[in-house]
Amino acid sequence: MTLSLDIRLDRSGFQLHVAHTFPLNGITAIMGPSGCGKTTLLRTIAGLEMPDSGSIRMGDTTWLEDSTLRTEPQNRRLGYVFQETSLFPHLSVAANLDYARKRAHSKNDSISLNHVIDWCGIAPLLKQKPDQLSGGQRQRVAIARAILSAPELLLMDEPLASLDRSAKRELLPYIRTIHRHFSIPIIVVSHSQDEVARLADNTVLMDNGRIIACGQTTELFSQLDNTLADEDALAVLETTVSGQETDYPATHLQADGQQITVSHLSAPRGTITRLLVPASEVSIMRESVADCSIQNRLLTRIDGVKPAGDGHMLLRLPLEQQALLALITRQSFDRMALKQGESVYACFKAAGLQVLNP
Ligand SMILES: Nc1ncnc2c1ncn2[C@@H]1O[C@H](COP(=O)(O)OP(=O)(O)OP(=O)(O)O)[C@@H](O)[C@H]1O
Repeated sequence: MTLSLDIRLDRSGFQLHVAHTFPLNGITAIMGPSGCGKTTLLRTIAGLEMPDSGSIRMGDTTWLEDSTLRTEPQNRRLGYVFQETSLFPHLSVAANLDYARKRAHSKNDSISLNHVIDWCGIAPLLKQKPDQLSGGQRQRVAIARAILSAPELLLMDEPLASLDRSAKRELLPYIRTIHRHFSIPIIVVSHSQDEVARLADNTVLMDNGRIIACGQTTELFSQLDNTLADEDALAVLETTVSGQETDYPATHLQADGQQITVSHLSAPRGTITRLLVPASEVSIMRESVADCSIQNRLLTRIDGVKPAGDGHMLLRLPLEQQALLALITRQSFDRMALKQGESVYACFKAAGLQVLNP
């Protein structure tokens, strides 16, 4: 299934011009700076904004064809989760969920009321009204409600933006696993690099009303020719748990045939997990020095170099399929006389990594 758009929308001072096919498998993130048009694009998909011209096709179904055809938002089989939840304030959580269930777009056997309530952990909240819930609880109810409407696609606009750090951490795994549990693809808008790195299978980068890059998140985050390649750059690696240290609380992961040691992760051998490696945590060595506290030393080569911010260089360091990034000072780069193409070791401490729980 794909969602194809070719739309133009003109407003005073802002034009949205997007021709793109979204692969509707897993989670696709739309990222970009404030005002670039992320929300407008999402609202256009939902039918809440009317483009001046263009077409939108969901699989074989046409939702929009210039001025000749327009499917109303309620007939687009979409679920929507906003930054601030739009739960009915006068209804209890149970009644909010019931409302969505009765208006479900289709029958989906994996979506039963009790399963969704259990999975979202909201059973103790059913009698409460939305204003009696914390921000994180409200978003979990909003997600449950959106799932119960059995949409073909779930649209999320900054679903974590109004939450504090701990509520964000709590909600992220729910969003990440909706697709796996309920087979509902998601398009999520976010301006946070960290969130997108944790959530998205595919990422679309926007700027000034246009899509400027797109691809698999693991690939896009490790390229130097897009707007993510700056001082905050981070590599996203898909890894497999390959073993546990016997004497220490540490876990071994394999990435493209190389071993990475991380703090203990409670997951059996063979589990696939995502690892975030900030470029600022990665150092470069020519020789692998054994007598050193840095655990991870991966043999690689420099296949791209880009100045980043004030006095830094960003280096791309391929493994096999995937790549790391290293942010080092220009002074170090010059002192070591590093050259594109040369073999080096990428070194990083286990403590600087973020491993996503599978
Ligand atoms: N109702 C409106 N009328 C006119 N212009 C609008 C309206 N809503 C948004 N805009 C403009 O459209 C542009 C895109 O806004 P949009 O909210 O889609 O951006 P965004 O990327 O989602 O931004 P943010 O991350 O800050 O939410 C901006 O220049 C904004 O000022």
